[in-house]
Amino acid sequence: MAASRLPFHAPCIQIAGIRDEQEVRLLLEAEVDYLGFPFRLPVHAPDLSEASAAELIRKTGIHARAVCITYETTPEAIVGLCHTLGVAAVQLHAPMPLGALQELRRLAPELGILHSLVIGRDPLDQLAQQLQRLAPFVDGFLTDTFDPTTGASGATGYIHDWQTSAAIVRAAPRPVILAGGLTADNVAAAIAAVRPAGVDAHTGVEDHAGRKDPDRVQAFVREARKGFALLKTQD
Ligand SMILES: O=C(O)c1ccccc1NCC(=O)[C@H](O)[C@H](O)COP(=O)(O)O
Repeated sequence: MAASRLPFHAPCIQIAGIRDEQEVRLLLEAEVDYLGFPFRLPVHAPDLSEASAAELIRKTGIHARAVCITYETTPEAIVGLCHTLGVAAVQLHAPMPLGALQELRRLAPELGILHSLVIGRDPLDQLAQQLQRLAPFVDGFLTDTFDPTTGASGATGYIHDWQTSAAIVRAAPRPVILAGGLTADNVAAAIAAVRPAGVDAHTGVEDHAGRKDPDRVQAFVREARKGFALLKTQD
């Protein structure tokens, strides 16, 4: 696997959709590696304001673990948003021209760049092409689920065809994080099936009110670590 500039280490666990300091503390205590802050998305409303997120990231000292999740596509807007928030990495969910990705790297060489690949919307051969085209400009990929009923391609709460993600992991010259409908109940099986560098969850670790649930978070981390440990014994 090619060396990655991303601050991510593998295996890693990311949890997205953080609302406040209580949730940050909970995730840090559970030893979650990366915390995702979604902003400027077409489908979902933000969980908190950009200013509040910036203050939260600063106050809790999580710069190196904080990831901005966004549909922004212009390099200047992405860099501005990431600098305002004080995150170490960005997770891009909208397609960008390669020139724009290159410009993003030039403007912010220290910023880790993850790019999502949407499973269930784009056919595998198209995903494979995307993977190879994007790889020189990004540090990693995240496979996520498309929900045709809402048009959402993130935070859907649905799993996708793990065989497709497994094929992407095998073909990818960069680390791949698996997302989409992961919970404590399925994450170990997902890791065994896909063999990703990391896993990501949002809705599967929340309660009915959309708050991070301590028991679900802890169980998710425990099961994910078990899944990764098992993979290691098979290497
Ligand atoms: O997290 C969001 O709100 C979000 C919204 C739109 C696009 C992507 C988004 N997040 C990306 C993630 O990394 C989520 O954690 C991922 O989609 C998994 O979500 P879930 O299926 O709810 O576990």
